[in-house]
Amino acid sequence: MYEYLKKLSSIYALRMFIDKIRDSKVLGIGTGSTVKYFIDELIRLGMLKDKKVVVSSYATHNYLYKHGIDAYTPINCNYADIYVDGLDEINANLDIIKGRGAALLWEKQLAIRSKLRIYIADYTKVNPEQYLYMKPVPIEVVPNAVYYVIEKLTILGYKPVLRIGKMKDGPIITDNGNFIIDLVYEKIQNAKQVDEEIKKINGVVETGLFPNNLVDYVIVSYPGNIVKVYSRR
Ligand SMILES: O=C[C@H](O)[C@H](O)[C@H](O)COP(=O)(O)O
Repeated sequence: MYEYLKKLSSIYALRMFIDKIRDSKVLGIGTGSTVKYFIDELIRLGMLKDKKVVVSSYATHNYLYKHGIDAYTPINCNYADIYVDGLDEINANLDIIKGRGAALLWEKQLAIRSKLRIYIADYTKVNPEQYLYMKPVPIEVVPNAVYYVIEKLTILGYKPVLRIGKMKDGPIITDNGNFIIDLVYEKIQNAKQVDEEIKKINGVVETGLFPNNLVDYVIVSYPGNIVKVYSRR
């Protein structure tokens, strides 16, 4: 579904930033079905040669490995020139929710460590309101704190749901050996504040809230071959 739109925003982003991407020494690449089109195009154009590629998940590492590219992970990459990734929801304030694929921790590490952050999406991810409301917020939690964190989040007025594996019994396990709690809520008005509030709970490793200070450009595709670029710059 919407595959052509995912491809459209990916190819548009690559064309828009092609010089910067070509000149970059360290390129961060995210996770998910949208960014795969971006990777395919990079490979097709031979743009991953002579470049350090750092990935936000073992899923993307594996995808690149299958294409003969041995990527780095955040452990041996303290910064990136550019980071490109998909997203799950974006509001009018350019705050983002990520982490449907449970890759949010490395994704946020790469977003923090990158000089230029570019996100690609199709229009179904766009929320025109100032607040967030469409998608649950994934939260990575150390396993032995899971019920403590669930209790604390419930007291704060959220509805936390432990994410269960589909091809595995029990909770899903992240690339870091942790669990994911999906946070159901009514509205998030201030993404930065909520992110900070949740991270104060002992046992929480990271949240999938990417406040707009981690967002430079968002490339969104719409039906009819329309692409819109949103930016804080
Ligand atoms: O953990 C997963 C990531 O945050 C993805 O980048 C996000 O879920 C978007 O994925 P997709 O492009 O498959 O919708």
